[in-house]
Amino acid sequence: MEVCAARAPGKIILAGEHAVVHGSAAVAAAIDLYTRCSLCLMPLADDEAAATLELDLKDPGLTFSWPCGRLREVLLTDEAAGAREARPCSPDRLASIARLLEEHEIPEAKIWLSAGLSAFLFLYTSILGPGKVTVSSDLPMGSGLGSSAAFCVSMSGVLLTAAGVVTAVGGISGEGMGWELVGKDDLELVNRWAFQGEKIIHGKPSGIDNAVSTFGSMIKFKKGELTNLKSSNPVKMLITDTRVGRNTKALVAGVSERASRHSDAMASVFNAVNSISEEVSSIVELAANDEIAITSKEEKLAELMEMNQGLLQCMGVSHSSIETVLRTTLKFNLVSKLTGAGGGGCVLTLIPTMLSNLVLEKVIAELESHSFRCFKVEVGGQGLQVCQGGCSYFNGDVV
Ligand SMILES: Nc1ncnc2c1ncn2[C@@H]1O[C@H](COP(=O)(O)OP(=O)(O)OP(=O)(O)O)[C@@H](O)[C@H]1O
Ligand SMILES: C[C@@](O)(CCO)CC(=O)[O-]
Ligand SMILES: [Mg+2]
Repeated sequence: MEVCAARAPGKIILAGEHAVVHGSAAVAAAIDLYTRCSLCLMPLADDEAAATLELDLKDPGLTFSWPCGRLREVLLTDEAAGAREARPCSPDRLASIARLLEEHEIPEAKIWLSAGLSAFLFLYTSILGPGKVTVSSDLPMGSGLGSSAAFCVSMSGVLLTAAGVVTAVGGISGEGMGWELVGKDDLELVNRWAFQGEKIIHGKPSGIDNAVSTFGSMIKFKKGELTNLKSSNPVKMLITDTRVGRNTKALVAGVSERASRHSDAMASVFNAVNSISEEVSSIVELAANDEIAITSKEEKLAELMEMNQGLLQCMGVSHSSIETVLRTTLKFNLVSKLTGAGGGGCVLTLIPTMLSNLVLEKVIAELESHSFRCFKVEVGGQGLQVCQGGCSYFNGDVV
């Protein structure tokens, strides 16, 4: 039984969500909350009919199992060869996957999982044979922190590593957990597969979430082109999860419908967001060496975040819970904006370097008194990492 694992980070979007789907620039960064996938390959049984594909989802606490014979009947065509090239999921294949999922009784309260399960079945049967995958995540699902992208990136990463298509290139200094980085060409391939998975979950993704989860760091993203942003001063953000569930696919579709109803007005909105993202990316890269320069950089960022939030309201993706976070943080002179698709989910608050820990704790306490959940995150870290065979941290389960 062979074991390998992969982990991929979630993300924040500093500027440009939704508009990026319509061609504007956006700025995003990886955060140190991860989704981890581990894989055990089943030895090829004499009785092939007994082989199964298993999926153990730790966070919703559900396990799924499919007999490989049934999968082969419905899905495993000769498409199963050739993991070196990412292919889209054809409408016929998607319909077959939907029929397979109907055979499972997914609890009504967890029906939102079916998008992730469809992406899993597509990626798995396109890349590998019988096995068991275990998934666990630090990321709240469906809240704007790119849980769907981290799921698709870590899943594609572990499957391609197990298939021998992707190889690790060396450890990460300072982390003794067995996680290794992946070379640029391999990351490109993982990113292309993960994008196909995101298309199943999101409908019309721009590709920014899977790109930042795969490559990490802080990036500017426009029309599929990615630019790495080098920042000498770390940007500090507080994330507040309003715990209001929403679905990225529906929100993206809603913005597109508004854009077709009011094409001129929305083109101006997307254009304004593009300018904001361009300005945010140049401010992030400005070297600030003293207190005055850092403060002025943070003030500019805060103003741009405020402007971006106003435009997201124009797009119709804010929510009363988001407005509560904005009002609460404003009492402490802090600026916030929604991050990801909005409609609930998570809100970003810029934490100025000079803000005392005491005040920050007060802000968090007030936000949590509304039943929101806060995360203090490191911004701009590594993207996909893998662990090939005999990972030291692996103990029958992903930790
Ligand atoms: N750990 C996971 N296990 C299973 N499915 C997952 C997991 N993480 C994400 N998903 C799938 O992704 C869906 C959430 O994706 P969605 O794009 O709506 O939200 P998000 O990615 O968290 O936010 P955003 O796209 O705004 O950043 C879930 O409903 C589920 O189908
Ligand atoms: C809302 C959106 O812009 C970001 C979701 O994190 C969708 C996308 O870019 O795919
Ligand atoms: Mg998503």
